[in-house]
Amino acid sequence: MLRVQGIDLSYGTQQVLFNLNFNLHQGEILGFLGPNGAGKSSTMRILTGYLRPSKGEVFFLDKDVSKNPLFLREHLGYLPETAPIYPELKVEEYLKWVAEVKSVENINKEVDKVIRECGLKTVQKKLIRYLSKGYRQRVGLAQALLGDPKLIILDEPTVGLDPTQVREIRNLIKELGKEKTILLSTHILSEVELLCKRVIIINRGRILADESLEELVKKAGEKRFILLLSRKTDLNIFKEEIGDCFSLIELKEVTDGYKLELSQKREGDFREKIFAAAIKSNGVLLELFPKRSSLEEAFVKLVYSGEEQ
Ligand SMILES: Nc1ncnc2c1ncn2[C@@H]1O[C@H](COP(=O)(O)OP(=O)(O)OP(=O)(O)O)[C@@H](O)[C@H]1O
Repeated sequence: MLRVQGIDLSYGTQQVLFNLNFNLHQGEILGFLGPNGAGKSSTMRILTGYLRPSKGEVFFLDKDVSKNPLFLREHLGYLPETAPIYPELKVEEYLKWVAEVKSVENINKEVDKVIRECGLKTVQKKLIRYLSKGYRQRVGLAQALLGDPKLIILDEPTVGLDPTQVREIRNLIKELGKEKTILLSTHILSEVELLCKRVIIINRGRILADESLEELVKKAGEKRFILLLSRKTDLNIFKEEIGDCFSLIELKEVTDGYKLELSQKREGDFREKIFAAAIKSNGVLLELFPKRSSLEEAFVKLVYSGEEQ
């Protein structure tokens, strides 16, 4: 649906984006992640046609956006970090005004539809200034949805909301994702884990990773295991037996024995070593399972190793 090819961007003499290349496929929610100042908002401004890149092209449904800016805008719903919402208007009035600006046909019907989709029925006659932050964000989403856009770009949609509001907005995004293509920029890694199958990580204007969440976590995370050993285990012998393949990350005494977290030192499958070591140390291995490394670990690892170079 969206193809980004060789994008560079400079503000004056400072180059902030370097040769960005990625695709956004129809029907996916793509997570766009990066630390502060990485270049997320600048990229979004280019994708939404608010900024022109210094180099490179963006294609929307195979049409060059710089040559057909209106074509993209007709099919785009954009929720910027702070949505331009007018507090002195009532929700319904505001949405009707946006619909007019967007040249939406059948304004009343379309406004009713987004009010329903975004759960705004109970506040549609209220002045926006009296709405809670969560409801204002819903209004922001509703304006992005007007005109039935094919592509929705959301810039940090849950920032500053309380936990209940965050959950509501996430559920709404999840629902929208069943029909729409969504690019979701956020700092919140758990949000990406909940909503997205694919992730792009950007830092200092360069893409560090573009892959499925599963692949990213698998690649970046070292192999770790959690195990439970019976109380009679001689831990010194156990540590010595596994020492060439694993390092001990954590050891805790729990009610039914010892809980350990091990990190594997080199490639291979050494689980048998753990079983054998338990027997040699006069213990019983009660539990053994791999620890799934989280997106957070993958993110920190990628961004941090990038900083070192
Ligand atoms: N209008 C501007 N003029 C000059 N420099 C800018 C401008 N906007 C952004 N920058 C710089 O471009 C770089 C990328 O900023 P950008 O806002 O795109 O990052 P971001 O990933 O969205 O950050 P954040 O998560 O903090 O919003 C930063 O170094 C920033 O200082």
